[in-house]
Amino acid sequence: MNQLSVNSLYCQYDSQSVLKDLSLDLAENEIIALLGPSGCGKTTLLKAIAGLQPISSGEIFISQKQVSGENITIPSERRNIGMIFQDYALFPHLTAEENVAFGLKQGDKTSKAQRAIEMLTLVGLADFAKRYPHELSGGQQQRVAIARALAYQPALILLDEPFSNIDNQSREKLMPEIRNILKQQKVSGLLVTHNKDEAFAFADKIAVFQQGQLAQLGTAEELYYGPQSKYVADFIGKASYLPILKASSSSIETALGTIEIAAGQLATPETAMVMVRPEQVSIKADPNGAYQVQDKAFCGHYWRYTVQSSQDESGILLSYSNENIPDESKVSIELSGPNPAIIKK
Ligand SMILES: Nc1ncnc2c1ncn2[C@@H]1O[C@H](COP(=O)(O)OP(=O)(O)OP(=O)(O)O)[C@@H](O)[C@H]1O
Repeated sequence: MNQLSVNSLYCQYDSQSVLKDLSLDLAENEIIALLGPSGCGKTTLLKAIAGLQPISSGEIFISQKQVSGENITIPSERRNIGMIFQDYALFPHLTAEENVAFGLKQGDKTSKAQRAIEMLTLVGLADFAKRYPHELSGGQQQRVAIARALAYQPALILLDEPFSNIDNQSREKLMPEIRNILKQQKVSGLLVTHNKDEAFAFADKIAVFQQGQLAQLGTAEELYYGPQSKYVADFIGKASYLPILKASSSSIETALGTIEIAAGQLATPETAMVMVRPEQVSIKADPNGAYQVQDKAFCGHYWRYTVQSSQDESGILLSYSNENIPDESKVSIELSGPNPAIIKK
């Protein structure tokens, strides 16, 4: 069952279209990251779902109930959603416990306080209940915000760049913790981010945005090894591209040899090319090799190489290797790992 369905949504500011025919489903207990460059419409979608942004057309359903559509606009406070922002948005004059208890509608003062402590315990802050926001670190304030959002058992939690004000070290610890809490509480989540590492670590699936439209939706691995466009390939990681020299219904020829393809896969040399990730390109020092090391960098547990074909000036490939191969060495290349992706030019 879908916890959220967005159907053919359009949004605009003045006359500028920001979301165009956008559809997205979020299953129960699922976390999806909305990933894309600045200004592509991620926050606008989050606001439209929250009821904070008027829509031009389309429909939004939360827990199977229509909340936006033609002549339907359920107010934000009746959508049963929790929102987490990058600036925590806690009340500065209330303690952590009072912040969490603030939005609870049901129960007397004692039961609200009990619920607040229960939620603070869940996020590991029971001992900080009496502290004010300015007495907490950024990561702790964000945990309080999560406790507050979860306290009223929302159907869905919307997270707008919640980790961007938190230092790298704390973020790496906080992200899996918050993810585990959402999973444990069985709450679905939508995370807005422009950081692909955050999307990979936090979400079950990633929706890559391109100018108000969904370019591709899939798991991190699907998007990494099977992007459908150069835009998605480049946004998700480093890549090299090879022209298709010849194509048949079952294979294609590239400068690196023959690649088998599945029936029906787009593979015409005029409209498609092959994408490979650096770890799919294995290089080996070889005096008779057809490529030469052009540039290299030590990256800790591997070396990153740029190698160039001696026959074709545009034949440039990126490769990761554990071997330290001297500058300007000739190298031979082999493709390894998952089948390379065939994408539209
Ligand atoms: N209140 C507004 N009035 C007019 N235009 C707006 C308004 N809010 C956003 N926009 C425009 O809508 C587009 C999408 O903005 P949005 O905030 O949704 O992008 P985003 O992908 O979340 O970007 P970021 O990652 O920078 O937050 C941008 O071109 C932005 O300038």
